[in-house]
Parts: sequence; C-alpha cells; structure tokens
Amino acid sequence: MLNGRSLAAVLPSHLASVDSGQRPLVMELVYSTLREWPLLEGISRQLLRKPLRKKDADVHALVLLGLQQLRGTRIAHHAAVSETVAVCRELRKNWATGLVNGVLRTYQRQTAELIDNLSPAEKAALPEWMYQQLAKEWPHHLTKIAAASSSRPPMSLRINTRLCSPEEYKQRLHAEGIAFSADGLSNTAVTLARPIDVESVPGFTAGQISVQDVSAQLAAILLDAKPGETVLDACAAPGGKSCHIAERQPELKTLIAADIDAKRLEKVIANRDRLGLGFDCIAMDAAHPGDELGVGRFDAIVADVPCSATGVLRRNPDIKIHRGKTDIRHFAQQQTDITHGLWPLLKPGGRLLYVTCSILRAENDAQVEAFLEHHEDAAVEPFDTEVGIATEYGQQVLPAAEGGDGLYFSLIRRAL
Ligand SMILES: C[S@@+](CC[C@H](N)C(=O)[O-])C[C@H]1O[C@@H](n2cnc3c(N)ncnc32)[C@H](O)[C@@H]1O
Repeated sequence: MLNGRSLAAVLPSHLASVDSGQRPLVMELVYSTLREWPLLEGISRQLLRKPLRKKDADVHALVLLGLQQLRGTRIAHHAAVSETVAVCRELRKNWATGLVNGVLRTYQRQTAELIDNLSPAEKAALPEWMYQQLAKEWPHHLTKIAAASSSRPPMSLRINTRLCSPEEYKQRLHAEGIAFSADGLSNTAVTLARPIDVESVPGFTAGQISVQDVSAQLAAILLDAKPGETVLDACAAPGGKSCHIAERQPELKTLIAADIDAKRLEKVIANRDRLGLGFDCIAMDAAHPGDELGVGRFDAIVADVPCSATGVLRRNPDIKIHRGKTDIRHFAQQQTDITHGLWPLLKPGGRLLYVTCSILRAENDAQVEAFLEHHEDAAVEPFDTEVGIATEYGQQVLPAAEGGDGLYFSLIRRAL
C-alpha cells in the first residue's frame, strides 16, 4: 500500500487532493487502520479464502479500512459497508465488490468468533516478532504497551518560558475554553483534553508554544544544562529537544544543533526562528564528526539517535507494517557508530545524554553496556530526577495510553 515508503512521506501529497473538511476523517481512518493493522489482518486472513494477489494490495487495504470502520468508528455500519464497496468501483475493480461486501458482512455476523481465533500478537495489534520480543523484555507491561501503541496519541504542548510564563499561558487556555491537564514533572508541559489543529493552538505562531510529547520533554530536564555550558545536540532534527534546551537555559555559552539530514535541519531552523531562539545549526554526520567542531569541547552532548521507534508506534503506526526484526541490528549499528563518533568531542568530566524512542533492550541498555565496555573513561550516572522504570544503565519510560510516549534515557559521564 505504501510501497515501502513511510506514511509521513506519502500522506501529505494525498491529503492535498482531499477536500479540507474531509481531511480530519481521512487522517483518522488512515492512522487508526494502521494502528490496528496486525489485528485487522488477522480477521481478514480468516475471511478471505485465499490471500489477495500483490497487484490487489489496494483491495486488501480497502478490506482492512472497511473492518476498521466497523470496529473503531461511529460511522453507521450500513454506510461503512456500502461506501467501502463503492471504492472498488472507483478503483475499477468491480470484481472485488462481492468479495469486500461478503467479508464485511461476515465480520458483522461473526465478530466474537473471529476475534477469539486471533493469535495473541494479532489481538495486541502488534507484529509477531515485536510481540515476542516485548513479551520477553516487558512481560508484565505488555498489555499496557500494546494498548498504548494502538491508542490515539494525546497532544501535549511545551510552553516557551522565554516568551510566556506557564501560569500566564495556562490562564489563557482557561480563558479560551481549552481543557487541559498539567504534567507533574514539568511546569512547562500541558496536555490538551482533545487534540486541535496546530495553527489553532493559542500562541503557536507567536512562538509561545511547541507541540511536544511529555516524555520527549524530559530530555532537556534530565540534561539540565547550566549557565556557561557548551552543548551539542547531535541528532537534532526537527529540533524539539534543542529548542527546549535553549528555552530552559538562556545563559548557555554555545548550543549547536546538528543533524546528518540537511533537509530536516531546515525544520530545526524554522522552529528555532519561530520560537525566537538563537543557536547554530549544522549538517554533520555524528558517526564521523571530524575535528573541526572541537575535540574535548563540549560540556554536554545529546545523542537522540535514530531507532526502531517502538516507543512511538501510535504516532508512526506504519512501523507496524514496515519494521522487521533485522532492522533492529541496523539501528543498533548506527547507534554504536554515533556514540563512538561523538565521545571524543566531550570534555573530560562532560556528560552524554543517550536518548532513544525505543523500548527494546538492544537499542537501550545493551547499547550503553557495550559502550562502557569499549570506553574505560565512561561511567553511567543516575539522574537527579527519576522518570519511568530504572533499568541497569538508564531509565525507561514506557508508552502509556493516557500518557506520554516510550523513551529511554541514559547519562554517561566522561572521567576527568
Ligand atoms: C529521533 S530523531 C531526532 C529527534 C530530535 N532530537 C527532536 O527532539 O526533535 C533522529 C535524528 O537523527 C538524525 N541522524 C541519523 N543518523 C545521523 C547521523 N549519523 N548523524 C547525525 N544525525 C543523524 C536523523 O536525521 C534524525 O533527524
């Protein structure tokens, strides 16, 4: 359906051709179908006499979309069935009308039995390999992780304290009738009771606000940059954490936001400028940074490395289709290369905050463990603020249906 491309790459151009009033519904259907994909596949597997051919992947996706409308929306069932069947004609696949109609109607009649027959991974709406891995690593949290990974993510905001006090902003939300809850760990974080269009968030264009998950907001808090420090955010795009670091600590000596992807770096620059912040943005491969940035220059480095994104499945649900077990090895290698590449840039006595949005040990504790084995001058330090679950080398925040995303943090200190 996505031809191997990510949803983020494919969806915007498709949405542009949809009437603006219909876009929220289309987004909701696309995202919720992808979030439930393994479960819906399990149902369709039982209902299709034989799997559809590769060239009919559109009909397959349509079946799942129809099932999701019946299961997870308030769309009247007869309308869901007839509209889904009608799409077959639009696809010029009239032959599929009977098949789609039959599958959806049988689902309506045999829902309980079909759900009963699903495998545990399908019931959890997780790919089999991921389910098995998480069952091994987080047996007591698996149900909650699965529920969070299929949930509609909350919309959280970060208040830019350079331009607006948290009290002032919260009063403004009250005054505008926007319901929210405040986060316990950070007084600059609020979560809206209902997501709204970003452009309608009060103060967004004026730079008072950023949209950022509450768990992601922990990075700058845990780094706790001090006045006069020189800081490098080495995998910075789109800039959420760099901007937060700059907002929290106006008296840094230097902050550099780097990313390997020059195009994505443009987003960091746009966010920085919208928020009225000033720091340098550079394109750089953190695995091979060279000496120009300055060996032993930085008091603190943030390595928010590329990863499986298993902690943020609900925001990138196409990962449930795309990601395979072998990808984890590839990410782990990138993570190793980046942390090893960055280490010489750190001052003796400096700290590296290692961050992932993964909940898999291979990308988290196992990475840090291997790093410590290679670097005699490295030691893990506990955080002043406790977040999530303490692991051997860091803190794991698990994704929560009513809370933040899943992120891992570890603080590695370089010996003096
Ligand atoms: C998890 S995202 C960072 C999110 C960001 N820190 C934020 O809070 O908005 C990982 C980033 O790492 C970048 N990246 C991947 N490989 C890299 C490398 N070798 N050097 C520097 N950046 C890299 C990607 O382009 C991507 O933007």
